[in-house]
Amino acid sequence: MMGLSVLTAGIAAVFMGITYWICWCIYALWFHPLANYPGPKAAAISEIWFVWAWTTGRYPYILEEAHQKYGDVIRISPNELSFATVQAHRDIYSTPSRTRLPFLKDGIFYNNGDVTNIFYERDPVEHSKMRKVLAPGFSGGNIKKHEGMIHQYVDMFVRKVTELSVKRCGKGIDANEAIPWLAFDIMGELTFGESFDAVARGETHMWISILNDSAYAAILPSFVRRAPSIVLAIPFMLSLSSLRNLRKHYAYTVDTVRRRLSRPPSASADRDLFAPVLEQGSGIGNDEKHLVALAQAMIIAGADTATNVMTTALYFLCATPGCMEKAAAEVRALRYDQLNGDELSKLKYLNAVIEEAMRLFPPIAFGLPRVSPGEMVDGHFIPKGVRLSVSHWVLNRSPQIWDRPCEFIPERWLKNEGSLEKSSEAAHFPFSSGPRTCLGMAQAYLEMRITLAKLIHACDMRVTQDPGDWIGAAKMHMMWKRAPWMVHFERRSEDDENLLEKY
Ligand code: HEM
Repeated sequence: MMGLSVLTAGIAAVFMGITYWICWCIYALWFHPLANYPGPKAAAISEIWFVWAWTTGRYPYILEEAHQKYGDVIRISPNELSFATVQAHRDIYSTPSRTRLPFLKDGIFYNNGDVTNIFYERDPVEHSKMRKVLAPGFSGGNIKKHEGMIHQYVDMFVRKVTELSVKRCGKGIDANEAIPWLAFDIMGELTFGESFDAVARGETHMWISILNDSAYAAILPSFVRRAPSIVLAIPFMLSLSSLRNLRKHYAYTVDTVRRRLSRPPSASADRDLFAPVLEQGSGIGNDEKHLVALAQAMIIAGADTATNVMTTALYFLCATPGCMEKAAAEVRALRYDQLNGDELSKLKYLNAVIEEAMRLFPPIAFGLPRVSPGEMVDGHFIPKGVRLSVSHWVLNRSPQIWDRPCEFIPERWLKNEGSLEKSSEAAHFPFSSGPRTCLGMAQAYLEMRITLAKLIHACDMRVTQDPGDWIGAAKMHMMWKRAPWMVHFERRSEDDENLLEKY
């Protein structure tokens, strides 16, 4: 009797579950406020489509295909829209005005528990306090002070890659692996006041090699916040070694932050970004756990992004000899010791190459999610609480905005020289815009210009293995993971003296 009633209750529960699910699907597809927006049906009824797309590592490409199929405004989860227009970017991310409410960061994605920081903080007042504290570290004056350190690392890098290329007897070195040595060493100096010594050693530091795993693990809680039942799938999404790496990563960051805290303030005051936080940071979280989270986020935000742009730029320059010739002619018209921030900011072609690399392969290739306050976006009224975003990947590859969007054409950025693009640079937002615009933009440009210019000046580069469809094969789980790309860096003799002088 007892058994029968348990069975009946079970059947009733399953029946109710199925009924609920059917009712929900009917509501989501025909009566939900977003019901009229096109998109994959699976995305309209559950979060599974979105999570699936991310876990494949192909989210940018899948989203691009979905936009091609369904249009500029598509539904990518039951309560979420993706836009692919410049006006939508302006409407969502620009500074709010007296007549327009702000689109705040979304709490599903930007959520680090009780350890908030400038990246995660959603409250505009708290965020603004944090930004004020950090901003002096990114000021023009402070960036100038970092320039000498950047030159030291770049010179060391040029020496290292050319030496390693000789040792490898023309087989080349994996530029995908080498460029992060430089970017992470620089960000280590800026953030912790100490480098990872990856360039000096010519090998990837443990912290960098497990970063991809760590970043992927960090995104998983946001999937669970989307749909709590996804917690059941987490063991299949995350290997034990990834978990161990996450712990190792955290432990190393803690140790490094402790070393930084134990140093007297004057030792690194002009060099690292922690200095202002430690001096004035009370109220924005300058206890150890906040500093660890900030350091981790800052290094990833600063190093992984710049790595991507520099690697992409070099990849396309090597793949397009005509472009490499133009870049080399411009850079080599200066002496090696003239390749400083001020001079490089004036080099039109070099800067066009950087813009084009950021356009074609944006380091942050997913839409940064915001929540609608109940406002118009590109002519659509978006109800309060709807999540929405514009993906730079999709926007930058839109044929409605760019001529020949999938081709590397730095010339499109050269005004008065046959500019090719239809809608001008007003369509380009690599550093986002508005109140959450990148704080490290000037720092990033400085580092990217110096690195690219010095490499191009000092080396002839030769790709030693066919990289295949290098762009198409890249995977993104928060950060990009790309296939090896083997390059031989041949030192041009006239630069030897200048380079060696530095040491
Ligand atoms: C090519 C290089 C870079 C690109 C493309 C880039 C892009 C971005 C983007 C799109 C955002 C907005 C993120 C969001 O809304 O969630 C951002 C924020 C930020 N970036 Fe960068 N970034 C780069 C380099 C750097 C560097 C070198 C640093 C530090 C030295 C840095 C520090 C920051 C900070 C602190 C924020 C948070 C700003 C805020 O919310 O107020 N970035 N970056």
